[in-house]
Amino acid sequence: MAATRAVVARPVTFVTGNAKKLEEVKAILGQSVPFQSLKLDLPELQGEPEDISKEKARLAALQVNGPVLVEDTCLCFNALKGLPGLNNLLMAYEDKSAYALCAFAFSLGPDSEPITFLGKTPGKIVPPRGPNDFGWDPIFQPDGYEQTYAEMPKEEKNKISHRSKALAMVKSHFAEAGYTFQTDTSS
Ligand SMILES: O=c1[nH]c(=O)c2ncn([C@@H]3O[C@H](COP(=O)(O)OP(=O)(O)OP(=O)(O)O)[C@@H](O)[C@H]3O)c2[nH]1
Ligand SMILES: [Mg+2]
Repeated sequence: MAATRAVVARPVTFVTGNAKKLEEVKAILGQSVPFQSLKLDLPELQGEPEDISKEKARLAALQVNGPVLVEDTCLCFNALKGLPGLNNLLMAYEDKSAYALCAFAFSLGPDSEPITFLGKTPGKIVPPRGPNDFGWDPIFQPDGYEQTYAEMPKEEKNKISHRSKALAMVKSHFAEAGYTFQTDTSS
């Protein structure tokens, strides 16, 4: 069956205040999902990453007045029942297992309900190893790897990360929906 092609007359805007995220999203999506980016610090409510990212998408869609993609990410500790946490707090627990969780939310515009895409990579919290240029990358060692996220070459992290898993679903969704986004806003 041929997919219905939805033509959306505005480009997608990835809204984030975090330059490192943007760098990874660009590297992972490549040309598969054309987008522009906007640096905005959106207010974040407390709650589950999925709900936080939905709310961020609503706020972003209102500001941009068009299709937006946002994400909310956390490092969640199993000893704290999935609570995102302070590493020092985890010192007191035997269980150092954790997972990196990424929730993307996509909204077609201010009148659309955002849809979410979750990616999760299990691992454990270790004493910091590797470059210190992105958040908690030095203390997160994914299961099945001897290196922390920070020690891995970028391409390796981008193959297995919470972010790449969520973005794989974003890509499939865009392919299935058959969106054709206008990329030229000059007209
Ligand atoms: O080591 C890391 N590896 C990652 O892959 C990663 N992704 C996010 N973070 C950090 O987690 C916190 C909450 O993130 P967050 O989703 O609220 O983002 P943010 O507030 O920085 O930007 P945004 O909300 O404007 O997009 C922030 O301190 C981010 O730096 C990461 N740290
Ligand atoms: Mg934030």
